[in-house]
Amino acid sequence: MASKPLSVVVTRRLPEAVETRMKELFDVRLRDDDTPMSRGQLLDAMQEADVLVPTVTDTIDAGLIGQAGSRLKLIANFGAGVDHIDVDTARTRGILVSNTPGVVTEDTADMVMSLLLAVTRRIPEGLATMQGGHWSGWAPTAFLGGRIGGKRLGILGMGRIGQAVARRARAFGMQVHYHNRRRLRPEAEAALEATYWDSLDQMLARVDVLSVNCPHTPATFHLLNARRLKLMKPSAVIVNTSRGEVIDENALARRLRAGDLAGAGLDVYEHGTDVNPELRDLPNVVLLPHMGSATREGRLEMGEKVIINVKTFADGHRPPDQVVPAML
Ligand SMILES: NC(=O)C1=CN([C@@H]2O[C@H](COP(=O)(O)OP(=O)(O)OC[C@H]3O[C@@H](n4cnc5c(N)ncnc54)[C@H](O)[C@@H]3O)[C@@H](O)[C@H]2O)C=CC1
Ligand SMILES: O=C(O)C(=O)CO
Repeated sequence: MASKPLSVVVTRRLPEAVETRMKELFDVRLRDDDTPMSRGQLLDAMQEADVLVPTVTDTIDAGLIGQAGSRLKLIANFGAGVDHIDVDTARTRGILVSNTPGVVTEDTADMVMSLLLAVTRRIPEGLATMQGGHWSGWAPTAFLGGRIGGKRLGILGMGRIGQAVARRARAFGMQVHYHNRRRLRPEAEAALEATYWDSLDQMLARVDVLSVNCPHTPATFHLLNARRLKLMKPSAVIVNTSRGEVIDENALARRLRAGDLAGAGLDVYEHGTDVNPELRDLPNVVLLPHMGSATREGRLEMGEKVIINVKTFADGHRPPDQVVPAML
């Protein structure tokens, strides 16, 4: 006799092809509208489902996990970052957590380079000039930005995305420096022609551009605080596509406004959509609405990964992308 399909609740709309495949495989409840679930809706979902498929817009904290139904056995996140899920508490309740690493890597690294170029080459200012009909023609001293070739890029968090950024930066002629929880193996470091800094503080003082690519964890919250931001050169630029909480956003805004940093390209913010208004008004700051991994191809691959994680679990095995607290 065929076993009962798993009951799966998905918190946001996913690409149509992903939702269709989920309907074929699972007893799935999908959303009609595409707003984040309220806490009450999340709680209902966690009380009725075997598997929850949340995204970064759902905060699955200890309080919610503590009230989850005994059926809930897997939180299969649609996304790589899991800082919105209390993985430790889930583990103590016997609930597995999985994510979608790897398929977001190249697209997010492309966005790092887009932000880096947008800030250093003043692309938004050029665009605004053209869109406003203000262009009066080429001039030798107009729209001068900074050359990135030959400059030092510091990568904070040399994991999948950090290494993909390093490969791109080498192709642009940048010198790659990095700080990571663990040093890369010598072969990997040599292949990327990357210089390791055990001391984040020392690396910060030397780089021209910093790309933030570590996850948000208790250890990385405000890793870039006011003290560390002060170590950076006034000519330096920061690009953040990881999570806003890694940078003290108010301290960053203060330094940018004072001209103590040359610019910033941000895809993520400390308080979600509640972006520090000062950042919006600065001409040397490029802000994007968390779109680092937003490609049609990537979203389909993220959906495939979620399906593989849930299906593998349904077949009685551990999901291939299981996240355990020791990884964080
Ligand atoms: N903007 C966007 O759309 C996207 C953002 N992300 C964010 O990017 C983050 C990184 O993703 P991946 O590269 O796939 O993760 P990963 O796990 O492959 O790499 C993270 C790296 O950071 C290092 N790290 C962790 N804690 C550290 C610390 N305290 N100090 C220094 N290094 C530390 C790890 O050792 C690892 O090498 C995700 O956690 C997520 O928050 C991911 C995908 C898309
Ligand atoms: O995967 C993630 O962590 C994101 O931020 C969105 O792709």
